[in-house]
Amino acid sequence: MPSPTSHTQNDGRSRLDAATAAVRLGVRRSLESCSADAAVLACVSGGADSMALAAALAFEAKARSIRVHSITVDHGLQPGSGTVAERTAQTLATWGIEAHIEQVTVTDAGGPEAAARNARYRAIDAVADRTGVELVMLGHTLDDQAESVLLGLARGSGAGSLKAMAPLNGRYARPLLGVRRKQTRDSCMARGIEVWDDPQNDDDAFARVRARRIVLPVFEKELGPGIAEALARTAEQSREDEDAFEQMIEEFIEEVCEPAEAGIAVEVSALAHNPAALRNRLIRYVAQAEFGASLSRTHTLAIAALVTDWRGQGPINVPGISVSRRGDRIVFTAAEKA
Ligand SMILES: Nc1ncnc2c1ncn2[C@@H]1O[C@H](COP(=O)(O)OP(=O)(O)OP(=O)(O)O)[C@@H](O)[C@H]1O
Repeated sequence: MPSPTSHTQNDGRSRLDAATAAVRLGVRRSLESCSADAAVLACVSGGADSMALAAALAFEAKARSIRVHSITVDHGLQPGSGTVAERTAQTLATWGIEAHIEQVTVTDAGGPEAAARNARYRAIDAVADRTGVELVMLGHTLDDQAESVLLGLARGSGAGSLKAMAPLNGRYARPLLGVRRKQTRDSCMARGIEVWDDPQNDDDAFARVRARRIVLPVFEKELGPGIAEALARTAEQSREDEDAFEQMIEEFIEEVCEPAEAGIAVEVSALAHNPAALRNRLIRYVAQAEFGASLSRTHTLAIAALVTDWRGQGPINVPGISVSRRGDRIVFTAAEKA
């Protein structure tokens, strides 16, 4: 972690390095939505991305009288994690940040990565509530975004997953989505900020690490430079498209859905007269919103066929839901428990 002088924040007199300027610009834009005298929470693991974020935030917040809190979550999964959290918090405190350390117990099912993430976000939400912050800032970079798009493509789960991470989602902000990971590291180097390198970031057991370390460099080599930026642009465009679809569906759903016995009914004609992109999203929306079910493409298409390829077929049973055609309605009901 930094020596006492290593974290010196730029005082406007020395020349600002380009990487720090890029990080600060991202943070400054993010703060534009904040009211005067707001409080903001930075999520800081101690890695280069979130340390660069926190340093920039501490600097930018001063000019706006914004109070800065930080949270460092100690998952207790690696030896020495408590020391890393302590040292991170100490550094942040020297920048005028009110640093919080939260210890969590990772017990959830669903894979160790997801379990740690769930525990982390619960702790972050609790501190955000307690401190009454307007924004919660995360240090995801353009490279994280590019990897998310690549993994979304590989999963084949459609445009909905290509939109990847939102720059702003409720109170969660990601000011560094336009900043390269190399820039956060360069910024820390230039300012003498010591960072913690999470060994998991180099562990090829994780698909994301393989995407970063193996797949993207091959793309760059074989297809030319600028792949990460191109993938991040894909996320931006997909997000625009998805936002438009979401708005259409919200307007449309009111008109074409009505409560049915133990479920919900959708007009066949409404589904039939719309393009597949909207029809399939409507079907997925009803399943998700009404029954909490996440439909696969195969299941979505089987339900759509009740409209597009009607041959008198029986109910389509997908996990948690039974869907059948009844006259001019498609009726979704909760599946009977075995
Ligand atoms: N233990 C933690 N405590 C607080 N915030 C965290 C923690 N781990 C991750 N975050 C937040 O989530 C963001 C994304 O985390 P992730 O582990 O995907 O990226 P990373 O490349 O390791 O980030 P960093 O370089 O900041 O560690 C981080 O930049 C940080 O804002």
